[in-house]
Order: sequence, then structure tokens, then C-alpha cells
Amino acid sequence: PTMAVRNISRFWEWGRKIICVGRNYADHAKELKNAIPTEPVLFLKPPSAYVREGSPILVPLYSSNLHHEVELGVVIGKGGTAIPQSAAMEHVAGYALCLDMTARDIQDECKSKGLPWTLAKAFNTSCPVSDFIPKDRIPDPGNVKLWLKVNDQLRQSGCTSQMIFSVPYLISYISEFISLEEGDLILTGTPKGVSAVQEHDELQAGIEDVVTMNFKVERPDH
Ligand SMILES: O=C([O-])CC(=O)C(=O)O
Ligand SMILES: [Mg+2]
Repeated sequence: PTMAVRNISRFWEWGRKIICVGRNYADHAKELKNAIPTEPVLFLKPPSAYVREGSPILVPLYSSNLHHEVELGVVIGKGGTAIPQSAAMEHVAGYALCLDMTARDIQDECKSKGLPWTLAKAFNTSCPVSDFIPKDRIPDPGNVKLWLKVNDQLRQSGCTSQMIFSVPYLISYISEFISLEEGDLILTGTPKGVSAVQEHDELQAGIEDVVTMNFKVERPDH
């Protein structure tokens, strides 16, 4: 019998979970008039949220305010529970540039009703991802410059040095409650500059000196 060999560089095909951190940059928390968190804010996306370059980001039919959020993604290489911060980086296989696509109108409605963000954050194509970035290409995840352009106009530009909670802290914190598995992805939050995108917009995002990616926004035909 042949055993399929799974390659971490195609982690999005593994069907593992996507754990997202919200409000991890003070400048973004402020632009949405949220308090600066004293503990990480967590939510999830299902593996069906993944979309790769060459396929479009689809605007959910129920939203008229789809926002981009550019984020550093951390790909887990070794699973664990209650991982100490001092060992956290041993659990990292690499990184990916990610977008946390957000139906902001639906999120606002959920917030005001005290309901979960699922339909605002976890719909199909809500997690565009770049190629896998091996760990050694990013020597310090606390000093990564991220940017995002819509139709060639710069909208977001930030550095992970502005994160409230560091990558090792997040791995340790999350794994206390939710065991991490090989192939999981952690989205570490977005810096300021989130804004709306429309059908036919072209998004380009990058990690300075490491990777760029391009996505087109479309309306689904169903
Ligand atoms: O929707 C939000 O503002 C929370 C979030 O994902 C982030 O800060 O990256
Ligand atoms: Mg986000």
C-alpha cells in the first residue's frame, strides 16, 4: 500500500485548522474603535477558507463591505499542547503571507448582537495564502514588513514589531487551550489600513524582500 507523502509546503491541502488572532496591532484596534486587548482575541477559519493565487477571492453575496487584512501566517511543523514560550519556535515549520478577508458589515452586526463572527470571517475564500515560506527565510518573525495594495494603491504597510503579542507568546497562549497540530496555520493579526474591496479589484500583497502575491476579487455566480 502506498502512503501519500504530505509535504508541509502544501499545508493548505492538509485540512488543518486556521487560528486567527484579532486586535494584535494597537493602530488597527484603534481604527475600528476597539479597546487594546490584554489577552489575545481568537477566532477560527475552516480549511475551506483557503484560496491560492490563480483563483479569485469571492465576495459573499450577503456582504456589501468586504475588507482586506494583510497578516503574517505561522505554519506549525510540530504539534503540541501547552507549549512553553521558550520552546515555541521549535514548533514552527515556516510562514505564509495571508489575508484575513472580513465581511465588515456582518462583523459589525455580530458585534452589536453579541454573536460569533463566523459568517464575517470564515466563508469560502476568506483566507488567501501565499506560497509556503521556509522558516530560515524569516530569521525574526518579530521584524517582518507587510504591505498590501488595491489596484496599485498602497493601503496597508506595517511591521510585525508593532504586534502586541509576539509569535512565541501566541503559540504558547493558543496551545494551552487548543492543541496545535502539524499543518495548522496561525494568522497573527493585521496592522492599520483595512479598507473595502469591490468586484474586479486587484489585490497585491507582500512581505518585504521575501514574497508577493496577487488576487482578483469576484462575485460568485451562485
Ligand atoms: O476583524 C478584526 O478587526 C480583528 C482581526 O481580525 C485583526 O485585528 O486582524
Ligand atoms: Mg485579522
